[in-house]
Amino acid sequence: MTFLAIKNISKRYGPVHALDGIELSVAAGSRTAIVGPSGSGKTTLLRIIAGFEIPDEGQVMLEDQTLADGPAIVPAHRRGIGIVSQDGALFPHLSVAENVGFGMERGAQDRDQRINALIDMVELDRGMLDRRPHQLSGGQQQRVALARALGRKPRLMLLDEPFSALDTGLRENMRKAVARVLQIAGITAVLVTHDQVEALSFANQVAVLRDGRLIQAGTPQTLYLNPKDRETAIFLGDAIVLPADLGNDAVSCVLGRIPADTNGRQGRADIMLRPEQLRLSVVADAGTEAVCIGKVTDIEFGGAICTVTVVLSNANGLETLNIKSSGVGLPEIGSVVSVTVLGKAHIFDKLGA
Ligand SMILES: Nc1ncnc2c1ncn2[C@@H]1O[C@H](COP(=O)(O)OP(=O)(O)OP(=O)(O)O)[C@@H](O)[C@H]1O
Repeated sequence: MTFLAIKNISKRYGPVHALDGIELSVAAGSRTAIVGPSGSGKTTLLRIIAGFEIPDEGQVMLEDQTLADGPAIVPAHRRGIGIVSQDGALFPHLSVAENVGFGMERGAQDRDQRINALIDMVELDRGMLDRRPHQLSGGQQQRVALARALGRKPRLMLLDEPFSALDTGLRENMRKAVARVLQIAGITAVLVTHDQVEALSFANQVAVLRDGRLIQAGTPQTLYLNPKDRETAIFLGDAIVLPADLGNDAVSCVLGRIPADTNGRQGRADIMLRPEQLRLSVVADAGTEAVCIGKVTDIEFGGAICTVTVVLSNANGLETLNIKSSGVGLPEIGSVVSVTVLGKAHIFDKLGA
């Protein structure tokens, strides 16, 4: 069921078309991540949903309420929308308890109880309630910001790069914690992030913006394995893009014949494989019949995931492949390997330039 509907939203700043006819549906209780290159319009879209920015055209609907219809808008403070931003924006002169209770009725009998419940929910120690924000770590501050936003019982939570100031390990922890808290509270959320991995792991739906347009929206799996175009493929992760001939439920390319959903298409097109779809095995006899043989020219050791560079012997002008491999049993530089492909190739609509 659609909870938040963005309908044909456009916004210009002078000559800049920041958003151009954006259509997006967000299901109740779901988490949507908006990603895209810098300047693609992510923040503008989030600010229009929040009510901090006025669209030129289009509607924002939350449940059955129209929040914006072109320039006619419901003001931000009457939307029932919570926001957690990059810096948490806590009040520095207030304690953790006062920050979390901000916006709650002062004399409310259950105020302390509610503050405690929120602190527990975001897994902070109640011993921190009297501290000031500067006495907390970055991750703890973000938990307080989340608790404060939840305390207002928002209908929708907007997350504006809330994890970007945190270091990698903490960021992953916070991402999981926030997803869990939102799930438990049953709150629909929209996240803006620069981090593709974060978007793919946090959200049920990922929306890709480019130049103010919505390029594709779908589940993380759909976008990762079936991106609409080459730019989206590369934006969401490492990709191997190759020209191929389309056949019956398969494509033929420099890596041999690979299963693919051709859906009756014929001719040539670009295909995409993710590097983790390729498997290497060392070939004892270089004269072997294996379809795809190459030589290892470089190895970048990365622990659990290493990158092995293979130059193919049967390539027509191609092809250096960077293949992801586990750190266990890596081939040696100079060894001859065969390359096999797991799963299906994804076919793009057009042959690239
Ligand atoms: N207040 C403004 N005045 C003029 N131009 C603006 C304004 N806000 C945004 N823009 C322009 O609109 C476009 C979209 O900006 P926006 O901040 O939404 O992009 P973004 O995807 O969030 O970028 P980033 O990832 O760098 O934060 C950009 O070209 C930006 O320069």
